[in-house]
Amino acid sequence: MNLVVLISGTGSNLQAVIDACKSGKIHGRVAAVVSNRADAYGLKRAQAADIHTAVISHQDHPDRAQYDAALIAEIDRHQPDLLIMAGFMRILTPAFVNHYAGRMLNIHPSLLPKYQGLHTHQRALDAGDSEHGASVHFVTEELDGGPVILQAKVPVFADDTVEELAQRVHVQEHQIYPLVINWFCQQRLVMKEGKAWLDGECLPVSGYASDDDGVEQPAE
Ligand SMILES: Nc1nc2c(c(=O)[nH]1)N[C@@H](CN(C=O)c1ccc(C(=O)N[C@@H](CCC(=O)O)C(=O)O)cc1)CN2
Ligand SMILES: NCC(=O)N[C@@H]1O[C@H](COP(=O)([O-])[O-])[C@@H](O)[C@H]1O
Repeated sequence: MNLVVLISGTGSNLQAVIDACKSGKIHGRVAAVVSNRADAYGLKRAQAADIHTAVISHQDHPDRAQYDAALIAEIDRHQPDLLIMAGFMRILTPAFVNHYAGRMLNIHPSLLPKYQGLHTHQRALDAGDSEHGASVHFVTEELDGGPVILQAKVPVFADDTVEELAQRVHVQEHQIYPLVINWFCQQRLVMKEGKAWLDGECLPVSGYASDDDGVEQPAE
């Protein structure tokens, strides 16, 4: 399967996907990496892996609909079977989301539906939460409101900084995202009637993990 990955920054989740494709954990190939920011370090990660990169800058297309049309034109050059958002920091229009309906994933740094939007780690710390985590979901028009597929949980410690909590969440993200992407590549995962389904079972699977154990996974 052809994967196209959208990024805006560091690209550690992109690297996890690249590595998983190389090791065979994902039965797919990253056909292209597209960023809205030319300074995204993830572009260097893609280039190091000989993967096509492109920058579609939102500064060149201030109108959101025109931006999304330019993004679609670039993405569709690579005939994606699955569009993967990995730290892509732009809200997408309904036209864009509908164009890729059912074949577009996002990883979000919270236990959705808690903390949709931005600054999730700070919000969890400010709230005094004892747990936090990450969610992989299908993308819909509703911001971070699409059907959740898999979540991973991490503990929050009283003296945590945002950076320490973010790093703990990253470790889990790098496990669950390749797993979910491969479910899609194996044609085990679909979005139907606004819900996520794995092997014919309605999701989410409450796959929880902490620092000292792996992500609980449904039987293969
Ligand atoms: N229609 C949808 N678009 C996007 C979704 C989605 O579920 N539906 N997920 C987000 C990813 N995301 C959180 O996971 C997210 C990204 C960006 C923003 C945001 O407020 N962006 C601002 C710009 C912020 C910046 O440039 O730093 C904006 O677009 O005006 C919120 C949540 C991706 N898109
Ligand atoms: N709202 C979207 C969002 O905040 N996504 C988050 O951005 C980070 C990207 O890191 P990476 O560039 O190292 O993969 C990840 O933690 C991802 O969950």
